[in-house]
Amino acid sequence: MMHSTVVDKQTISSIYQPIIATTHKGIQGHAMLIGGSYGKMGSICLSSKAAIKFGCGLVTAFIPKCGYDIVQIAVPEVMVLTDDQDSCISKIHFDIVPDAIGIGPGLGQDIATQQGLYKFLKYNSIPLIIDADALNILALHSDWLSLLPPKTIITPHLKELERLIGKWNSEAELFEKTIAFSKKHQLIVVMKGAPTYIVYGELVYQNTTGNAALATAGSGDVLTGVITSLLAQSYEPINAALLGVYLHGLTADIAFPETGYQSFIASDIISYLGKAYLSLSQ
Ligand SMILES: NC(=O)C1=CN([C@@H]2O[C@H](COP(=O)(O)OP(=O)(O)OC[C@H]3O[C@@H](n4cnc5c(N)ncnc54)[C@H](O)[C@@H]3O)[C@@H](O)[C@H]2O)[C@@H](O)CC1
Ligand SMILES: Nc1ncnc2c1ncn2[C@@H]1O[C@H](COP(=O)(O)OP(=O)(O)O)[C@@H](O)[C@H]1O
Ligand SMILES: [Mg+2]
Repeated sequence: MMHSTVVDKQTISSIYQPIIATTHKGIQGHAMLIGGSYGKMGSICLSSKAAIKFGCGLVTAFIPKCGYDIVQIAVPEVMVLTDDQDSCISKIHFDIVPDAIGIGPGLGQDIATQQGLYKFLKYNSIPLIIDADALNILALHSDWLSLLPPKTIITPHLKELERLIGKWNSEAELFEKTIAFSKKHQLIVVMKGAPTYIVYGELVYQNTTGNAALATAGSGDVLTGVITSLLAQSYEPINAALLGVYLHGLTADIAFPETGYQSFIASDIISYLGKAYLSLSQ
């Protein structure tokens, strides 16, 4: 039987750092979200809105040109940089220095995007969260995993995880393979599901929040924004993953009496983030 540490309110209270009264946006952390493609700009709107709603001072979205108006109108608090290409990302170049980068939501897997991701990973040393199509691209080119900085956080759902580690025949084998993968590449693996587990080498944490209301498009995209925001706010990567997953799930638990399971959508996670934060001090 695999041993896991339960992540409950007590654990989270020891991780959570309240905001200091004299802070300002220049020291609250700058998160960058990279992703989006034609037809999937909603994902990056959700990620970047979640990042700003989760407390970092500045958020920049790096997207293909076709998403410029969409993101600027949907989330005016977020700054936007665009790729040279119109419908997908091809060259990830920027001259700002964010504190954390989340990459993958809605990114697509175009050949130009794959090449752009490779060049980005080769030169990047900023703390990273990798999700969705960026994970799918890494599954196609597993040798690129060596380019990830230690303690990079990856957030696969089980299908994405299978693409990375191969199939498993039992839950025990799933954890065995995920632990080995985490150790080999020095990654923090957020195994998204019901419940979500966070694996960091031999350490396995089991989240205790969340419910079936989260089984809705874009809820993982929001989680990427949440964890990127916490990483930009200087949380240790493992703490950013634990706190982010906990509060993300807690939104669905708090919302449940008002929304039920079916009418809860990814934007509601963002709407309830404030109540989730406040519940930590109650
Ligand atoms: N509004 C938007 O723009 C949205 C964009 N999205 C983007 O769309 C792209 C494709 O993502 P998808 O995740 O849909 O595609 P994937 O092909 O990666 O995953 C879908 C497959 O995985 C399976 N799956 C999902 N969760 C699972 C779980 N917990 N256990 C077992 N199997 C599971 C599904 O049954 C399906 O077969 C990503 O770039 C994503 O960020 C999605 O997040 C949806 C919303
Ligand atoms: N039945 C469920 N119970 C608890 N959490 C769930 C459930 N279904 C999905 N989730 C959570 O919702 C999120 C889904 O992420 P993901 O599949 O990447 O969505 P998307 O790609 O559409 O944004 C994960 O955080 C996952 O743990
Ligand atoms: Mg996803």
